[in-house]
Amino acid sequence: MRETTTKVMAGPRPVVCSGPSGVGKSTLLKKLMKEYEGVFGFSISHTTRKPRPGEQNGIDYHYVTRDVMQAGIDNGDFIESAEFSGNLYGTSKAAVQEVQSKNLICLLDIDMQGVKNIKKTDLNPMFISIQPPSMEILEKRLRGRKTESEESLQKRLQTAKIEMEFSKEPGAFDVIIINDNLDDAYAKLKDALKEEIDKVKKVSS
Ligand SMILES: Nc1ncnc2c1ncn2[C@@H]1O[C@H](COP(=O)(O)OP(=O)(O)OP(=O)(O)O)[C@@H](O)[C@H]1O
Ligand SMILES: Nc1nc2c(ncn2[C@@H]2O[C@H](COP(=O)(O)O)[C@@H](O)[C@H]2O)c(=O)[nH]1
Repeated sequence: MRETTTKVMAGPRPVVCSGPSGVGKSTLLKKLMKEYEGVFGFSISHTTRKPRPGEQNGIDYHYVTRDVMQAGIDNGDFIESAEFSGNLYGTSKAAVQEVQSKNLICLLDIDMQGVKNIKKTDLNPMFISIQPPSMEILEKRLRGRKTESEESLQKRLQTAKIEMEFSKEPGAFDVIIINDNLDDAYAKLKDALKEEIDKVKKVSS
């Protein structure tokens, strides 16, 4: 495998959002991008999982086959990649560079393995953990989303327990936000990012 260092571009500090599947990461990040158009840009990951109804190729993810994705990984095209619940996911160097070239704050929505691997790179993002109020509520949200088979749901809940343990490790995350009431969690997220948001707004005004 080729080395996976990224060319760091000068500009706003990227933000990594992680947390158990179903906790509400996409919901929060979509709100952020809607309110702050021209400030944030989403790093569009690659995945081998099939698109869900309503998801669009090149917007939610780049949907690829395992062969294509593995070839990209072997070629050193990815900053990080991970197997999650039976599928491959990964952040390409191009996805991050695409956002950074526009001087936007690059938002990454990645799992715990991605967090660990990004820490080994020179990307230097802020790490934010989004957490559920309880495992019962997490399960309710994941079931309510109606996107997972029972098998996938159980796998995701098992992984969630490991992710919650990891988040307790000292220094794993810079900020921890409990997503209980959505508006409160969103306000906390905005507060954590205020400094970076103000910097980008100042440059672009
Ligand atoms: N604070 C909240 N209260 C109630 N429901 C919520 C809250 N936040 C998100 N949800 C709902 O929970 C479900 C899961 O949210 P979402 O898809 O954003 O999770 P996710 O963390 O991005 O999951 P994944 O990692 O699997 O992509 C969605 O149906 C969403 O509408
Ligand atoms: N390590 C990475 N994890 C990623 C990436 N893109 C998404 N994810 C994580 O996968 C799970 C499942 O996502 P879903 O869309 O199938 O529900 C979730 O925890 C995401 O954060 C990535 O590029 N690298």
